[in-house]
Amino acid sequence: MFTLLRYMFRIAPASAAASLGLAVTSSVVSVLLTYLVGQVVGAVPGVIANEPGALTMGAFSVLLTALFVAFLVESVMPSLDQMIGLNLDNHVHRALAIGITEPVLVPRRIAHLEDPEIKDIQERAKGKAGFQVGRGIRNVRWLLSSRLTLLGSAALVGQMFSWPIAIGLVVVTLIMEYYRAMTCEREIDSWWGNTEGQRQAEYAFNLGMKDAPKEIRVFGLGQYLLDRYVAKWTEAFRPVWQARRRGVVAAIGIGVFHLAAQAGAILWLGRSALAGELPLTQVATAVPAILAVGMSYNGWAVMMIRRGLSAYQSMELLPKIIAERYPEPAPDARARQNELPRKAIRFENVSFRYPGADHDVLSNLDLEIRAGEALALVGVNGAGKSTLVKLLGGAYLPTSGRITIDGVDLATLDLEAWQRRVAAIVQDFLRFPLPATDNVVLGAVEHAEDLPDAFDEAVREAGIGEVVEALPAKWDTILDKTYEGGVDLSGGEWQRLALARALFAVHAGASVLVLDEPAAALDVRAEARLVERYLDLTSGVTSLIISHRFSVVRDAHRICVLDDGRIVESGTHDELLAQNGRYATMFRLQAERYVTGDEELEPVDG
Ligand SMILES: Nc1ncnc2c1ncn2[C@@H]1O[C@H](COP(=O)(O)OP(=O)(O)OP(=O)(O)O)[C@@H](O)[C@H]1O
Repeated sequence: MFTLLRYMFRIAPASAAASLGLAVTSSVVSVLLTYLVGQVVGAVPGVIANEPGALTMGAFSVLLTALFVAFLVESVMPSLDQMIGLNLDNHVHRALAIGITEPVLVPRRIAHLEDPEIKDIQERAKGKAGFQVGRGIRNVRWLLSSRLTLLGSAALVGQMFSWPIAIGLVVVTLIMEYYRAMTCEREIDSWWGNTEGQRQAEYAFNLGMKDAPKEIRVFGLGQYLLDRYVAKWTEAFRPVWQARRRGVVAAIGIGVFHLAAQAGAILWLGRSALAGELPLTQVATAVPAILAVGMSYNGWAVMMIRRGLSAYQSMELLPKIIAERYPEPAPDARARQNELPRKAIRFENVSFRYPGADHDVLSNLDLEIRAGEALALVGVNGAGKSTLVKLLGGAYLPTSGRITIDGVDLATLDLEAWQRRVAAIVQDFLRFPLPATDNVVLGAVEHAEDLPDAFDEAVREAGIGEVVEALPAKWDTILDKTYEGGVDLSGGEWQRLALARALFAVHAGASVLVLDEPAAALDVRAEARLVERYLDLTSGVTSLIISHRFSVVRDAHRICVLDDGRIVESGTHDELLAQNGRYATMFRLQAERYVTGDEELEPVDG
């Protein structure tokens, strides 16, 4: 409770203080009500009989009024609680969204995103099925209020009747709450043990609902996914439900024990009263006080707090484990990054193996990309071309060797600043469900408003202007059909928009342009246009283009062939054809498929 309370004060001090104040007030009022009921009942016979020493009618009226006011205050408590609770919920919602996503988004590298344990911790931090931080927090004020009412009411029992019985009742209640927390612990263990299953269930759900609606229908996978979702979900939650069932049985047992303790206390009180050992006022105060002690048992809140705490602990762990496993070296302050690269980007003896993989994708690779050069990279599927791009963008650190930018190790650069220097179309480029304009300006979001010329230039170069101008709301059209007035684009149109985004980034100051399969979805005309303009587009920047289409790469200043984890050939198109090595073989193989009838291939020397 105190851990979550501290968190509440950190994220929303005013709401937390109000919530705390309300919890204290409500328990004080509740204890006061019990006390006043006892005083009123105890005073009635004396007032009626007008006994000497008894309360006067006036004093009795004051007592009654106080009881009435306390009752009124207690009645407005739930509404106040709701108001403060809603306000607190808003803060909590916001803080949790940040707490769960920021640690994952902030690192400039991405290896942590593929770490199953980190995925699990994030999933637990998000919480579901009652294991959320927010639900725990909502119960903090109720548990706090119950605890204070318990202590206050027990003090009344002690004062009016018997301290040993009061202490006994408190101990029984606390033992019961402790036991409830223990049964909850088993649930949490089962919940944690099955996080991966829950993720798999979620994956099936997302696939069916949003990620792949077309393929799901074409392959008739709807029912399969639904069954899989239900099966995975049930499998993941079965142990939790079992633990929960055991918890409920235990709760019933505990309830009976608790009731017996209270009944015993009341019987004892009755016996003392009948024996004339206790005056009426004390009996009339102690009976509701004993009942209030009983009602202060709040096993539910204990359980929800314990569950919420488990999610909170995961949230706290998330940034720590990411920082511990994937440390980001402190940047080298000497590097003047806004000018890089002025000389060259160099891969020096670079090897790379994906975390958890059993073989190197790149091994002892050496490659120099001179500043201002348009370099092309070719190689078969799985050769490691995109991996090389990821290393260049700093998404992963090389397993060994180093990448230098003008001689400075990339690992020591301010990665955020370096990544701003790099503009890219990656193979799985993003399709933002946002207006068309945003899909371009997000290439350099800090210049979204202030570079209209760069925007026009990028749009013109990417050849996407006409397409967007024909949309219902032109550049304001949302590119997602699930929004009102939204539309979808074709694969090639999306690709041209992604090219415009990368070019906008270049015009906004990026100096390295990476085009990973920029023509994969383009039609013949659009591809020809790209090829024609390729050297223009890349003039003034250092560029790396990857494509399986040789027409796209042949004009590059230099072409490198990646095979077996290293660069095996390097030269211009003509030089490589003359070498008659891998490049020439691949080129001829592709060219042959386009030659018809009596057309001849260019002769290749050697
Ligand atoms: N995130 C990853 N984790 C583990 N292995 C990966 C990951 N991404 C790629 N690989 C593996 O690395 C190898 C190289 O992949 P990469 O995507 O770099 O190849 P590529 O040359 O770009 O291929 P393609 O021409 O098909 O795009 C492949 O064997 C692939 O299975």
